[in-house]
Amino acid sequence: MAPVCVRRILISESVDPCCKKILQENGIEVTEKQNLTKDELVAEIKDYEGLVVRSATKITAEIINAADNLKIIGRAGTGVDNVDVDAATKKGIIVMNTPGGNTVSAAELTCAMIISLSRHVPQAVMSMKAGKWERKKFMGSELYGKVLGIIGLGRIGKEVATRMQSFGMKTIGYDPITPPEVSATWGVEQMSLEQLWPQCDYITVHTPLMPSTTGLLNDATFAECKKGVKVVNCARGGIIDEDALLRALESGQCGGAGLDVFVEEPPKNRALVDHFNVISCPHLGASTREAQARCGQEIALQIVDMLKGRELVGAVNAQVLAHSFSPESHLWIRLGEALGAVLRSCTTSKQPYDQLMFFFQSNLVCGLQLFTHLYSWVILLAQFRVSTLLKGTAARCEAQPCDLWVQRQ
Ligand SMILES: NC(=O)C1=CN([C@@H]2O[C@H](COP(=O)(O)OP(=O)(O)OC[C@H]3O[C@@H](n4cnc5c(N)ncnc54)[C@H](O)[C@@H]3O)[C@@H](O)[C@H]2O)C=CC1
Ligand SMILES: O=C(O)C(=O)COP(=O)(O)O
Repeated sequence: MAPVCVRRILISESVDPCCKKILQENGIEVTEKQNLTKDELVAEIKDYEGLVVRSATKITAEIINAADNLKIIGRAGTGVDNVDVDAATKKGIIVMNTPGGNTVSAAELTCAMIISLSRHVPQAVMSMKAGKWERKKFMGSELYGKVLGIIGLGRIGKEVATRMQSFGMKTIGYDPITPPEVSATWGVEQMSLEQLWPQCDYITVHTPLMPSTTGLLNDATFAECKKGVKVVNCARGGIIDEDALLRALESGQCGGAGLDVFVEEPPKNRALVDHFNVISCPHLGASTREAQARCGQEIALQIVDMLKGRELVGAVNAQVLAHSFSPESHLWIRLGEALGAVLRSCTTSKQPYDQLMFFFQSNLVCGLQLFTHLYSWVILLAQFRVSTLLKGTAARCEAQPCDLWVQRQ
């Protein structure tokens, strides 16, 4: 992998101090500026080759297009839905995250939500603080023997399952990628969503937000659930349709909800937050000292490794961009650039031959580059190294974290 030059990095959110320290120790100038507005970020980003964020900074195409020098966006956390990855990829900007750094913390908050829902702990605390002693009002139910449906059996889904099994819950689930025989090894029986809905006392979602997961729980699917089902969303706002959830809470079809995430953060519409049977947090899943230390350290080390040309870890657009970082690809890229320059010169001319000659005479460097690259490749071919090169590239392709299941091994 060829080194990339990044001298200045902007950290636009509260990221663990170890991130700044590691970057600085490696000769990078780091600036921390929090709570920038979109316009401020558009103006600021021009000066940096790197940007480190968490979930609150929305890196839209507009910001990416204004980022003339940006080479890397580091997400100190899991979800990259706040980054327009397509726009970054088109601009050749690497986007990397630290999935796994906050898995345990997000799983533990999910478990805290499930336990709190079963015993109304937050509501009872509020009642106590209000000077009341309401023992009847907060009658709960045991988790022991109840069925927990887990939608999304990735890193967090798995950790939630094993923890809640220790409370005696039966764990069932659904995931289109994790093989049922694999989830069975950690005690989760997989089934279709149609089979899952009517069996669950509790449902928790742990998927990314994407078209196939938006509104997974909606009016129709709530109707298929047991009356009084309790739901938890510590993944992304919108996986449980917020309007449908409010309707289900009002009708009693849903007996309670634990929400850490919202479609809009912070939510302007307070109807869900204010509902008596809703317990909620301001996106705290990853907000532990341990998770932040891991994510801050990992993102800094990943960036440094990439800059030093050591390895490319955690890049979510690696499949598209990784090859452009390999030394072998550099020869091809430069050859392509030189040929492109020649072709551009030909196509803009009425007399291509004259223009070609003019191009070579006036652009000796480019001509020499083209010659050098053609010569390099003739030598390579002569040494029968093409097959070796292809094998090497194939091995690197396989090593990319492109497959969710492989990534989690
Ligand atoms: N509240 C918070 O602060 C945090 C939230 N998260 C969020 O939690 C979610 C899960 O994170 P991880 O477990 O680390 O991700 P992961 O990638 O390990 O697991 C996601 C799983 O969802 C599955 N999936 C995809 N489409 C699905 C569908 N239509 N139905 C069912 N399953 C589907 C995938 O196959 C995968 O196994 C992400 O959205 C992440 O951003 C993560 C950390 C902290
Ligand atoms: O890692 C994730 O996906 C999260 O949602 C955590 O977000 P945060 O880093 O706490 O802003």
